Amino acid sequence: MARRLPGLMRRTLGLAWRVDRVAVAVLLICQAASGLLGAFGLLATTGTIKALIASGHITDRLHQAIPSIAVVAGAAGLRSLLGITISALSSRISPRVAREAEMMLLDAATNAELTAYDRAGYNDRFDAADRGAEVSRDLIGQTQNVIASAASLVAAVVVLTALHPALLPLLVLAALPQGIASVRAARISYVTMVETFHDRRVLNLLRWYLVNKEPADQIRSGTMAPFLTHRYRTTGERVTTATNRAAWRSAKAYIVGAIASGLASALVWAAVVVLLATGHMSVASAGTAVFALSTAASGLHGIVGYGADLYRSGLYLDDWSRFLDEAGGHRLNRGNKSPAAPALVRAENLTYTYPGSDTPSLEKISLDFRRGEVVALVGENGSGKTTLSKILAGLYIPTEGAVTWDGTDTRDLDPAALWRETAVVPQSYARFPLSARENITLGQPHGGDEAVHAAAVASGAIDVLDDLRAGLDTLLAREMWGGQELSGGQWQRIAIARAFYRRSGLLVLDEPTSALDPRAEHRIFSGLRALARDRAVVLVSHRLANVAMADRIVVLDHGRIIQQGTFIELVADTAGLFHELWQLQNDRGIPNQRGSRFHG
Ligand SMILES: Nc1ncnc2c1ncn2[C@@H]1O[C@H](COP(=O)(O)OP(=O)(O)OP(=O)(O)O)[C@@H](O)[C@H]1O
Repeated sequence: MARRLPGLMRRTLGLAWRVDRVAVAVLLICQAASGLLGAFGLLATTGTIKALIASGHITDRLHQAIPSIAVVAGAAGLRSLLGITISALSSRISPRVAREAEMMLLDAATNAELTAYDRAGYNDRFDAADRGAEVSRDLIGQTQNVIASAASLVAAVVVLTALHPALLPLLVLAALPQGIASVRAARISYVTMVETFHDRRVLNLLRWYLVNKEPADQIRSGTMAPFLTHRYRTTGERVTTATNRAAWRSAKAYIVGAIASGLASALVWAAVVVLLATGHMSVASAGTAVFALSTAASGLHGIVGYGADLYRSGLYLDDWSRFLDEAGGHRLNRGNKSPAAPALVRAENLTYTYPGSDTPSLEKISLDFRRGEVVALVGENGSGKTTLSKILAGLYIPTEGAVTWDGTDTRDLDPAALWRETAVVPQSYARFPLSARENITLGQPHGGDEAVHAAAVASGAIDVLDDLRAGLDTLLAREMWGGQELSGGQWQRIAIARAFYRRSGLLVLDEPTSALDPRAEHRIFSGLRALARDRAVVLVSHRLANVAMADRIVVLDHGRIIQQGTFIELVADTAGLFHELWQLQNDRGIPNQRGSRFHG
């Protein structure tokens, strides 16, 4: 702890310095002044006692003591004022430090490569870091308490050394056992917190499923509540057991420390008595020693106690700073070239393996996607369609091979510039609790409401907007938040509108019409050809009738291309997977007019 505290305090003050230099400077000056005043006060105590116990009339003795009493009282008064200033400054800085730590965390998280989420334990480490950002609020108070205790201690030590040097080592001895106990307890509590992170995360998830509206119908119709609450209870009990065990172990450490410290303190007081009895110390000095010893003891206990708190917060802060490093390790660190809308997006011998996976999800893919063309990716579940579309959109970087935009490797492109040229409708799209306008513009408006309107017409979202209470200003969130709720298909129309609204050179649609009614779906596919005029379009769909309009259809199987061609060519290839899937999709036993069933 002794080794780590200075570094921790430096880091805390460094964080505080980023948010409010003036307040930190004033805080440190006030602390130093408070320490100095403490030493003056203690030294003046000797003068006071000496004057009071001298021989002579009480009025004369009081008269003689007045200057030193004035110094003691003045120092005490000034220290209180400084104390108030210090605590006001700490309360001013603390929340801002926490906010800064949180902002740094959010910045690191949002600027990390998407693939970071696929790494084992990344989310748990984010949770730990989040806790670190949260406790950073306490760091200023704890640092300030340690500095204040250290200032008192230094003042008392200076005085005690002047009185008798033997008192000092004894004092350190008295504080040591309690210090060790406090650090041990801090460690136990931290380790328990880390060990229970996973269970705590599970508890949060379970609570979300139990109380949120989204899964509420499935929980009820599936009579799942007893199962989930049982799981919640058993997980919660595991956390409680671990926490109780930690509390008991900490208490044991504290008891041992307190007994040892008590015995050592008795030794210190015995030493004062011996020094006094053997004439090695005057009565006035012994009186001052009593004050100085109690000041030093409380200073030492403060350093140890607050130091242990700071140490524990420091362990959490380590998680925070490790996460910043880790996310920093995944930081979007690509080239700085800004691409124009691409005329050609090319996959060259592309292989992609997810982190922690043994087998590649895509293997040796070589394909061209041209402006003005609609290319459809089809294949069975898990064949790699979504992964490929994400790589084309620069969301993942190939493990081997490359994706180039007009000849430039996506590794060399500035990711933000690349994404400005990209529009994606993913399989599961975000339902932002923002206004309808912001949900379509994603907070990056251009072209006024006419452009929003045009995208809404093309995507069919216009019907949704027409029914909103406050038009584009309507908050798309729960009724309870004063918003208006949309159906699944209505949300999907908004998600498509936001992709159409972007002036992008590459449009990726991953199952874009899964929730749409036939009319809305028809509108999207009949409008796609016009949209493809000035962009490359990548379309992923299981509904093979939808991909009939594509210029080229690429069939994937286990991460490899097994067929390519137009709809007519692929349907005609009776030995191919596409033909088989097409047959299966049309084989639904739909009754004909005579009541018998036909196939295909
Ligand atoms: N985050 C991930 N981490 C590890 N493996 C993944 C991850 N996401 C997908 N995979 C694996 O990669 C393979 C391809 O998945 P992908 O989602 O690209 O398939 P898909 O063809 O889009 O499937 P679907 O038709 O079901 O949407 C699958 O075997 C899947 O298990």
